[in-house]
Amino acid sequence: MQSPLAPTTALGTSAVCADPEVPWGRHAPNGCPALRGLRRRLRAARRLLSRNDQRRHAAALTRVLGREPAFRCARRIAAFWPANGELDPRPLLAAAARRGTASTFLPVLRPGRQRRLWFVRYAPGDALTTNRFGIPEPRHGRQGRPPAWALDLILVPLVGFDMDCNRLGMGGGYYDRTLAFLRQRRHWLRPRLIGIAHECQRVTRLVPRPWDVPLDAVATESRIYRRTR
Ligand SMILES: Nc1nc2c(c(=O)[nH]1)N(C=O)[C@@H](CNc1ccc(C(=O)N[C@@H](CCC(=O)O)C(=O)O)cc1)CN2
Ligand SMILES: Nc1ncnc2c1ncn2[C@@H]1O[C@H](COP(=O)(O)OP(=O)(O)OP(=O)(O)O)[C@@H](O)[C@H]1O
Repeated sequence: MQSPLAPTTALGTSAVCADPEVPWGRHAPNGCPALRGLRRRLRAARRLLSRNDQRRHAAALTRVLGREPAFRCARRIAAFWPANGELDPRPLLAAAARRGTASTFLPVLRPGRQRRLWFVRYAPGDALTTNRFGIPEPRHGRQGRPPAWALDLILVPLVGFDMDCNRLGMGGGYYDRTLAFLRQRRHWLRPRLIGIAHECQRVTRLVPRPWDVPLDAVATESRIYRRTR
């Protein structure tokens, strides 16, 4: 029997982020109240961080991930425009752009109902428009839109994570659908997938669901968690 969240001992999580005991068997349907509640609490927790905390965390993330070979060697890096208290990866993107050897990309919702993403070229200062969730995204044409497999590194937004790098997202399935091709492969070198989150988004345990594409690592303001299995 699997449950999406193991019963919690609140190991290492702050009280505001502690996950609840969840009684389902197998994996949880997205609409289930406990999963909705967990997403709501984790989103509220990151929104409670002050501007100063946000700035400190973004600077710390830039230091933590900035020395990581997966970041330093990447030539095509996708990140995201932060929303709802997400940890801001833009200073990191700016550092990559300054390096002169990397091009940077942001996710854009593909038109239609398929709930997939494009990664569109974006350099600091480029024009943006707002998508249907109110998140800024680059204007796009056919150019500057490489397939996801041609990226070296994707910094993935998330709502919650655990020490094994399991990810709970916004519930749209956008990243899992876009990156589903990776599940056909046993090992892959690129794109590397690194989740980005504040420490307060860590929960004791998330049980992955069949469609989840595993992250290689999660980077926070204080450390990098690496997938070991
Ligand atoms: N900054 C950032 N950009 C991102 C993501 C993200 O998580 N963070 N995404 C990650 O996939 C994609 C957008 N996915 C999203 C999925 C659901 C909702 C959302 O607000 N859902 C509402 C329900 C509203 C509705 O369905 O119309 C909700 O949860 O209340 C937002 C973004 C692409 N861009
Ligand atoms: N590869 C896929 N093919 C078809 N449906 C999928 C695929 N991946 C995910 N889904 C569906 O998308 C829905 C949302 O998935 P999930 O809750 O894992 O999203 P999420 O990772 O939290 O969202 P996001 O990537 O938008 O942050 C689920 O109902 C799931 O069945």
